[in-house]
Amino acid sequence: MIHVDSLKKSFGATEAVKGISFDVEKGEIFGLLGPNGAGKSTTIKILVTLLKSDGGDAAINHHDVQKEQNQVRKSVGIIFQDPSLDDRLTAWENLYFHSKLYHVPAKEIEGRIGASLELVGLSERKKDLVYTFSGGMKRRLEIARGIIHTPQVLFLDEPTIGLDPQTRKYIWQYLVSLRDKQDLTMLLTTHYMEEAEICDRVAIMDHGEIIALDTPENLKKSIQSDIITLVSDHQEELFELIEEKFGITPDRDGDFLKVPVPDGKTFLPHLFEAAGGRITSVDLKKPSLEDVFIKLTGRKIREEEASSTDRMRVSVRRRKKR
Ligand SMILES: Nc1ncnc2c1ncn2[C@@H]1O[C@H](COP(=O)(O)OP(=O)(O)OP(=O)(O)O)[C@@H](O)[C@H]1O
Repeated sequence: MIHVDSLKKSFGATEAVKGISFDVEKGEIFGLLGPNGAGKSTTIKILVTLLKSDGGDAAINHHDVQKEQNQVRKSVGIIFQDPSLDDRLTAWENLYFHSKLYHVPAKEIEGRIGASLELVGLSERKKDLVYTFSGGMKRRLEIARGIIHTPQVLFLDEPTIGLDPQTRKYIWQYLVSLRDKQDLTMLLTTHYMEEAEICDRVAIMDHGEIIALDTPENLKKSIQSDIITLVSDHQEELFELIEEKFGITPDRDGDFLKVPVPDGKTFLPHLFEAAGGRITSVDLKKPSLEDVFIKLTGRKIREEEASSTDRMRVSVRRRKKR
């Protein structure tokens, strides 16, 4: 449904997208994960025809994004990073207006509005003005609007940015059920790890490049390091034993010994056999996608920076609401 080949885009001297390539299958939820400025939004904007690329090819549902813009626009739904609803219209009116813009046949409009409001759990609020909605409800309405013209591919740029964790979870339930019920293909950008975990496949982007692309499971497996954290009253003895018997040098971290191993589950029985009596407590941590990013780039995805952007966006939303 999505084909991207050597796609490039620069803004002056800034190379925002440096020749990326990937394909997305029908019904797949595909994530672009990366820090601020990685080039995720620029990629989406090119794919939905809002920006022209400088080179490479891209097609949605076999339609070239540069040459067949109208076909592409009919095939896609977009949930933008920043809010784009009309606050002074009701939920129903927002959806009606969008249906008209997308030439939904008049006799189908009523039915489609009803079905999409039902899908995002907003049927009861259809007559309410949007400015009375919570942030999570607005996002759900944006999702309903994004699918009302029955697109085949839904693009979501940071779909849950600035929302609390509970609301993020609900939004995700709606999105996954949408995919299951309508076989929709979705491409989303995110810098939230747990959101990337829900995707079928994830492309990790950094400085305009895709530095890894696979299922979340395989990406985590690829770094080959579960972390076993041990507490012991005989820390030094245990340290030496692990070095000698297993050839692994644990990291000392205060009262803890951290032992990186390819597969914690198979390693632990051997460790207990060798040193059981000396271990007071044990914790096994699987690597996260953040660990994968750190391993590939030596940096964190910069959560701090991202969350300050979140706060800024939320305050802009609040100002717009007034
Ligand atoms: N219209 C523009 N003019 C100039 N530079 C731009 C423009 N849009 C994006 N850029 C630059 O291109 C780079 C990639 O930006 P982009 O918005 O695609 O990143 P992103 O990964 O989506 O980050 P975020 O999560 O913050 O939206 C950044 O360096 C950004 O400053």
